Amino acid sequence: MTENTADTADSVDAAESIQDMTLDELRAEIADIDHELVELIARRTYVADAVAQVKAEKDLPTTDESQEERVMQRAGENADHFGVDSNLVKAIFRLLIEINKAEQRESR
Ligand SMILES: O=C(O)C(=O)C[C@]1(C(=O)O)C=C[C@@H](O)C=C1
Repeated sequence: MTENTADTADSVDAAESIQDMTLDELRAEIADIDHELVELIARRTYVADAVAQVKAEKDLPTTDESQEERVMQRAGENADHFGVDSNLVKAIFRLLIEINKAEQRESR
């Protein structure tokens, strides 16, 4: 069992294995995960707003390419660790960074 599968199984009701769930139950599980994902995106954006304020005070530019490279590198490593496609996960992180940059540009 990959770590990915193990983690997914851990997150559902411990008494019920994922293989025993109905289509509706599986979709409800996906809906819960989607809710958490959007909450995490909101949290990431909130923290990035604070980062933007610090950068503005220090007269630093909004974009920090070396930090973006570190974020992308970490995303790829985490994807490999959890057994998901690293290029697709990196594409998601590219979008997350773009959300922050758009937000940071607006607040300047
Ligand atoms: O770390 C920063 O300086 C941020 O503003 C956050 C962030 C990111 O979303 O990870 C966004 C824009 C920067 O170019 C680099 C990274």
